[in-house]
Amino acid sequence: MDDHELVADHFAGVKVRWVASKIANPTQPGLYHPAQPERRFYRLTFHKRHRQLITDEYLPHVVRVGKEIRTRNRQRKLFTNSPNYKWPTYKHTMWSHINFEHPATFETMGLDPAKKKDIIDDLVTFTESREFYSRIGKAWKRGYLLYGPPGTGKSTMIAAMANLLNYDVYDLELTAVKDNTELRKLLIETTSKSIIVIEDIDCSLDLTGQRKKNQKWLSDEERDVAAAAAGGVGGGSSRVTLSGLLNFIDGLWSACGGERLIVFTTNYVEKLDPALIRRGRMDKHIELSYCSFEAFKVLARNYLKLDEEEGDDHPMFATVERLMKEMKITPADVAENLMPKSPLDDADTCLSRLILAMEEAKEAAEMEREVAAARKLVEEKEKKVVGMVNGSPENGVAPH
Ligand SMILES: Nc1ncnc2c1ncn2[C@@H]1O[C@H](COP(=O)(O)OP(=O)(O)OP(=O)(O)O)[C@@H](O)[C@H]1O
Repeated sequence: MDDHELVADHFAGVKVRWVASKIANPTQPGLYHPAQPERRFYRLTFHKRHRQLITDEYLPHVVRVGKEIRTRNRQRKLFTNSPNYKWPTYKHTMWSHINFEHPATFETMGLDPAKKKDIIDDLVTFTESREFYSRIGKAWKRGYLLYGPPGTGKSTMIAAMANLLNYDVYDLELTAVKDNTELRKLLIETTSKSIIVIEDIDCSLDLTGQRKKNQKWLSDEERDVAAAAAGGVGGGSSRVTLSGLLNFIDGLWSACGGERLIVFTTNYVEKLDPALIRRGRMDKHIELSYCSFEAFKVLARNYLKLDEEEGDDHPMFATVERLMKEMKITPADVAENLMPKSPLDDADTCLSRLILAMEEAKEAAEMEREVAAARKLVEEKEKKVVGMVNGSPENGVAPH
């Protein structure tokens, strides 16, 4: 608002007026007192019979809407923990950041519509559940495990989540974290309305399968000691342990307040220690898989200039649908083939390129299957020959 500008507003049938004003600071600047800025304020006028309504309802409404607008307009950030940072002084934080400007949204994601709706509903419900979490005595946080082959959209989904909720993203590189104390400090520095991401958790920490191997009888702490003694986790100099990470997921940040999501991604969900991903820690497990025909249609609408009618029924779509039933292709490969490679590439060119790529991939997969089958046959024959030499031709098992 400009100085002395008048803006009218209406609330519950009542008209109010806001005027922007300012008063100059009376203090004279001196040698030791630099000039103070003028004081700016807004004057609100309304009929006195509406005083109750204005103080009880209108002003809280203005504050709430103002906060919403500020959140909507704020520049969001992508934080990373640099592997080479120095121990923080009062000025430094453990995170470095850049502006977060990833354009991914759920609308542009190639995903089955029902799955998409389910994830959006879950996220929105979480953000609206402050009172619920406080009533049941749980920290206001939710864990998501995104798993699936490379190029199926795990990172893209994290960006879409951040854009949907207007959250900052903390990309936590666990292998760069020295030990559990440092992990704790890093996490305490994260702010509310943020997503803490640990990508490729199976590669970040050697947390995988420790239970299944020869340490089943050890407690979490004992296993941590063993892992640390073996040179730390993740193959680097990190001493972050499973129990350190579990402690953090379970309750450490309940002291911080505010809403936070934690997201793990992995290409190999079966390798993860079940303790790490059990419900309550990773509340929602989302599988991102190969491209379905429904997901392809979303990508086609994004990448190709199709008119309204063609959008759902281009003549080449039927071939793509048939091929999708016969072979697997990731959304990343679909996207790459649909991407125009020259200004002259139209929808037909891009779709033809995709179909050709799918046919070639299908042939290569068939060939691989045939080679594998032939190899198996040879191995079985060799086994039989060995068995015959050893005197047991039927099953190839050597006699005692
Ligand atoms: N479901 C999808 N919808 C839209 N685009 C997608 C999708 N999946 C992949 N892509 C495209 O493919 C590229 C790679 O995807 P992304 O990095 O999200 O995959 P990822 O599953 O995280 O892979 P990785 O496991 O290798 O990290 C993205 O830049 C995006 O353009």
